[in-house]
Amino acid sequence: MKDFRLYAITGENFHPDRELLEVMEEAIHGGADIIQLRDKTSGREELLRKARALRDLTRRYGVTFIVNDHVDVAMEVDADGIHLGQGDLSLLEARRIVGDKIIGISTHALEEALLAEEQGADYIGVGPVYRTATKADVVDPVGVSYVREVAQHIKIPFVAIGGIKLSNVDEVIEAGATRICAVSEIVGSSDVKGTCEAFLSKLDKQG
Ligand SMILES: Cc1ncc(COP(=O)(O)OP(=O)(O)O)c(N)n1
Ligand SMILES: Cc1nc(C(=O)O)sc1CCOP(=O)(O)O
Ligand SMILES: [Mg+2]
Repeated sequence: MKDFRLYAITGENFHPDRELLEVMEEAIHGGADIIQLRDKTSGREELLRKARALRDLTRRYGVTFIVNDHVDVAMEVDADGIHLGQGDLSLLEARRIVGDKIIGISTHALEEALLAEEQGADYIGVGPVYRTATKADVVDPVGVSYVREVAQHIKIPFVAIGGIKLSNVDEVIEAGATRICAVSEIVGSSDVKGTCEAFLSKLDKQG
């Protein structure tokens, strides 16, 4: 897959007065180079509408587009890939459906990371590093120690996620993360572009 550094996930409840596309385009202008549609409430038609719109947007900018959970939606809009958690469709089943599209897998412990790598994941999510209110059913925070462990043992790309803010990202980078993912800190910001630029500048400094 094309490498990436700043992974922005949609979270429409964090910007009730702004349109999805406007916010995600601003994130792209700030340097987000991979966008994920994560929507836990819309029905299929609404999800497809958003996915098509984000596919058009990301294609215009040459940015990677991932759909969370819904393999069928990812296939229908020709997304670049799919993100799956430990309780979603298995990686091996998903691979049969998506072929060589990107598959990202959430991991919360080294055994999960090693298994995902062995089974052919293209990247893994590593978290939640800190407590987050964005995902209700998430496991307890794994801390930067898990980031450090993954940096030492895993060869495929990994992205740190979960409660990551401009105020705490330095220690995540110090632990070995070279790719950062955020929902609320990016899309809930009054300056989405500036927040993305600030994340990237911190990654640059320690890279
Ligand atoms: C990049 C990235 N990492 C982790 C997740 C979480 O996926 P999952 O565990 O399936 O939880 P939901 O997002 O589906 O609630 C993610 N979406 N993206
Ligand atoms: C969607 C998601 N997955 C996580 C995981 O650890 O797998 S943490 C998370 C929520 C991230 O949102 P925020 O940046 O607002 O904390
Ligand atoms: Mg999921």
